[in-house]
This record gives sequence, structure tokens and C-alpha cells, in this order.
Amino acid sequence: MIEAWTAPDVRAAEKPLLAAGEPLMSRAAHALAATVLRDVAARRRSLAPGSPPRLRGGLGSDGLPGEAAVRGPGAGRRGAGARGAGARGDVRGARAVLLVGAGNNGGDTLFAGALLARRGLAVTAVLAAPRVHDAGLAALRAAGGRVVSLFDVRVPVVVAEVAEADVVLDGLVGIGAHGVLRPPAGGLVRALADARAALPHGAPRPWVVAVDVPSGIGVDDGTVAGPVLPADRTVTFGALKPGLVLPPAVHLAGIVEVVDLGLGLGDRRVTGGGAPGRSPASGPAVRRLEARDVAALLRVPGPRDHKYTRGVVGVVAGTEAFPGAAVLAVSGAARAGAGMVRYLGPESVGALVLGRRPEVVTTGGRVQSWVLGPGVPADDDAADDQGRRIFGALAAVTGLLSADVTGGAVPAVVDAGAIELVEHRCPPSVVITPHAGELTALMQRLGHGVDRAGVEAEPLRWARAAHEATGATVLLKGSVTVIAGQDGVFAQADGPAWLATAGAGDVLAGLLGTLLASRSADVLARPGLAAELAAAAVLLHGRAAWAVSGGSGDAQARAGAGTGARAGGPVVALDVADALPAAIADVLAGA
Ligand SMILES: NC(=O)C1=CN([C@@H]2O[C@H](COP(=O)(O)OP(=O)(O)OC[C@H]3O[C@@H](n4cnc5c(N)ncnc54)[C@H](O)[C@@H]3O)[C@@H](O)[C@H]2O)[C@@H](O)CC1
Ligand SMILES: [K+]
Repeated sequence: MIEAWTAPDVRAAEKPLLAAGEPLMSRAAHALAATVLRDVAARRRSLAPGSPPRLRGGLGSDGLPGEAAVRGPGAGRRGAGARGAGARGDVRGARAVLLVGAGNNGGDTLFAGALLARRGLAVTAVLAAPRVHDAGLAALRAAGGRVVSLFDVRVPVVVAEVAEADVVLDGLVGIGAHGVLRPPAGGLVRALADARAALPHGAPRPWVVAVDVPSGIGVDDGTVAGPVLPADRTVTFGALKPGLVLPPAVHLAGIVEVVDLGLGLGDRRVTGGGAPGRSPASGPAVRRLEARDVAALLRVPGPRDHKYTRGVVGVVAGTEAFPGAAVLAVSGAARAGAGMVRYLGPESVGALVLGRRPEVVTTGGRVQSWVLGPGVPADDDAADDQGRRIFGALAAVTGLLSADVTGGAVPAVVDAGAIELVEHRCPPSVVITPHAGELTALMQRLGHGVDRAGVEAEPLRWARAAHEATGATVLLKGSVTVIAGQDGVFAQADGPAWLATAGAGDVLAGLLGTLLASRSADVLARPGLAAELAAAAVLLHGRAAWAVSGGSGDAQARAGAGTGARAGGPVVALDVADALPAAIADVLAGA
């Protein structure tokens, strides 16, 4: 389990250690410097004449930084200069620029800069505040570092200096940041980010290491409200912060490395998540399941199981206009290991489903979970019969219909058009699965004045708001999927960007339906479990997609970084469903 803790939680955990005189800043600075030295040495090796071409500005297949565009041997911009040939581990003469703010984040950066200077790097500190960490500044000066102030030199001069550097350390603000970066730091960062964005794809540029967090991100909510210099690597101290796992900020953090300061935050047994600002006792603010967590959640059939005990999934999906969604949702459910799948829908669609999945049953009967809505447009009169089926199922799962009639509520996945049909408060065992556009429509219907850009800018806030407004567990789809449930928030980054393709959501809905059906009674008894199973479904879906795509998401998952099309190739949704058995087997085998 990957856990992210809020700034107040980190501070609270640091407090007793600082009071006991633990040298946390020194530990942080040493770890930061070690990473920077390793990165600089690795980049020099990758640019040395005769070395194989590597990816630049991205994650190499070995998890080490390389080059984003493939460059031929010896194509270093300044030949054997600062970025040119370097012996293994030789970093002497490399240029480092430190961006230094007023607080301890700047202090970490200055102390790390002093260590870099002592290893032979040419270090320049750019001070973005009238007063910075005194001891850190003294250490850098004593080590031979150069110091300039943003109050004395103009921003374009600094931008030019940064362009010539091998590595930039962003130490403007860390967990003490409030709001968007203020001048002069904000202006500098905007100019640096603009200069970087203007570079042709794959052009040489300095490696950017964010100190604790990329300065300017919303540390506790992952928002990006102002300028931020995108990092290639973030070295974060003590624990992951929510902004390093949540979109959109996660996409600016690069490869994330956690330096253990002995805060003990990840050590305690976590029973539930909490809102930012709660004490560590209430658990991490955001969690991300890893494969072994998912293995523990999956219900593996035993010798006494039969199809009914394993879980029957009822699928109301597809219309004559959108029959494919039915095939995809049913395939996701069946391939994920449902004991049985019941398909309910138009006869012609049922025939198509049976043609692809003859094991499906097309008659009504008891189910242990519902999958409602894939391929059923809410505003389509022709979908009336499907709408009626969905209304009926929703009445059962929300408890509107008496248990005497329904035989008791069961968990449900409410997807696509069915989201618009939710009119009553739901239990958390109902998981709604909108993308940003569908969540926007839902929140507007509930009276919130938000547009799609607003949801995309603050996915955590709106996923939570939707959970609070509907009672349902909310799975907000994206390259990083945010899930808000009764016991907290998950942010899953498991799939390749190739997975953003038609029908992928239908497969996810079916897959999640199966996980809910297999643990139906547990979900009803402990509604927080629905969010965990939703996170598990996203992980399995993502891993299946990587398998189809031909790449591997392991490096990204290990790094806690956002996703991207860094490897692999295109995928189609039905192939993702077909890859689920192997993905589940791998997870269960601990692969
Ligand atoms: N507390 C500790 O013992 C440790 C802290 N560490 C470092 O210390 C950092 C926290 O230090 P601080 O509490 O001093 O806070 P920061 O260094 O994160 O930032 C606070 C300073 O930045 C200014 N600032 C705040 N918001 C700003 C904005 N929007 N624009 C421009 N300036 C802004 C404040 O006025 C203040 O001077 C961590 O992120 C981490 O890097 C590490 O050394 C590990 C140990
Ligand atoms: K920073």
C-alpha cells in the first residue's frame, strides 16, 4: 500500500523527532544530494560518446532517468562540455542551479547544494527571498557555491543560466506553501516553465529535481493553481504527500522517491483514510493499492464454492444503438471470474452477447451485484426498456424497494447513462463510475456551479463532493483514477495512457461488478470495502492493459509517478477484458 500524508500530519510526526534533536534536515539534504549525484552521473553516462541512446527527460526502462527523445551517440549539445562525456560516477564540473525559497525547503536545498559543491559540481544558488536559511547559506558558501539573488539579477538572466545547467533543484517551497507561488518565485517559475515548454520535443534541457514537492502544487489536494516547474524527479521527505499521487499535480512530479526520515507514518496499522488535516491516527489522506493489497482483497474460490456462492453479476448494458458496450461489460465481468453473468437487455443485443460469451444467461433472477448503464444513453427514448430495468435495480440497491420484494439490497456499479438516473441517496455499496464530463453533469444536476475544467482541476474535491452528495462511492476515471468512499480516498495510476480508448470503461464496470459480487455480503457489512474493491478493479484493469499494450507499468507504479505512454502500444477494450485472467493470476501469484 502506498500512503500519502498531509502536511499537518507530516509536521506532527516530525515534531517529537525535532524536539529530540534528530538531524532531519541533514538527513534530508544528504539523501537529496545522493539522488542528484546519481542522476547526474547516469545522465552523463547516457550522453557519453558510444553509449546507447536513451530516453531523455523521462523514465528509462531501468527506472533511471534518461532522454525523452532518442538521440544518437555523442549528440550532447555541447560536446564534451558540462553534459558531455563523463566517466562512470564522475560528476565533476557538472552545473547545478538551486532555486531557494525562504523556508526549510530552501534550507534542505542549500545543504544539499553544499554537498554537491564538495563533490566538484559548479553550484549556483538563486535566492528567491530576501532572507533564506542562514546555516544552509553559510554551508553552501563555505563549500564554494555561488550565490545570486532574484532581487539583484533579472529573471531572463536566471532562465539563461538554468538552460545551461545539468540539474536544477527546486527548493522554493515545500509543505509550508500557501496558495500559488508569490513573486518573485512565481515569476521565475513561470518563465522557466515557459522556456521549457518552448523547447522542441527531445531538445536537451536540465534535469529538474523537486525538493519535497514541486513548488507551487497543492501539497494536500494535488491542485495546480499557478506556475509549477515540472520535475523529472521529486525527492520527498518522511512520507508521500497527497499532491504527489493525485492529479493534476502528480503529472508534474516525475519519478517520486521517498526518503525515510524515521517519522513512522507508514509503520502504524492503517484502518481507514481521512480528510486532509486529520491527525495521523485517522490514517493517510490518500492511499494507492499495490498488487499484494489487491491479492488480499480478491476472493479465490475454494472446493466448496459453486457458481452462486462465487457471485452472480447482473448486467443491464447496451441498446440496439450501442450493443458493443453490453459485450464489453459482460466480458469484463465474465473474464474477472464471476460465478455467473446474467445479461438483461434487448433481444438482439442479448444474441450478440451470447455469440461472444455463450456462458452468459439472459434470464432474470437473483444477483449478488448489478452493473448498470454501460452503453445506455440516459436521454434516448429507444433505451426506455433499459432505463426501466435500471430504475428497478436502482430502487433495489438504494433500498427504495422493500427487501421483501428485492430479497435484499446488493452492491452495484452505476456507469454511463445510469449515473443520470440516480435520484435517491445511495449506500456506499453503490459505486458510480463517471469520467470528468459525467461527474460535471451529475454535480450540475445537484446544483453545483462547476464545469468540466473545474472538475479536472480539482478531482479530489469533486469526487469527495459527489460522494457526500449522493452517498455512493465515487470512482472518477482518468489516467490517475480518484476514488472517494466511506473510509477515504484512493488514487490509482495503473494503466498506460493507451487505455484511454472506447469501451475500456465498460470492461472496468463489468470487472468491478464481479469483485463486488464475489464479496457482496462483506461490502454490505463494511461499506468502505466498496472503495477498496473499486481501487482493486482499477489496478487489475491497468495491469491487463499493460499486458495487452506490450509495455510494463511496474517502473511507474514503483515510482508512484503518474502514467504516460512511456512504453507499449495501442490497446482495444475487448483485449483488455481477455487479459484479465492472466492479470489476476499474476497478482495472486505475487508477480
Ligand atoms: N520540519 C522539518 O523538520 C523538516 C522539514 N523539511 C523541509 O522543510 C520544508 C518545510 O519547511 P517550512 O515549514 O519552512 O516551509 P517551506 O520551506 O515549505 O515554505 C515556507 C516559506 O515559504 C514562504 N511561502 C509560503 N507560501 C509561499 C508562496 N505561495 N509563494 C512564495 N513563498 C511562499 C513562506 O513565507 C515561508 O517563508 C519541507 O517541505 C521540507 O523540505 C526537511 O528538512 C525535513 C525536516
Ligand atoms: K520544492
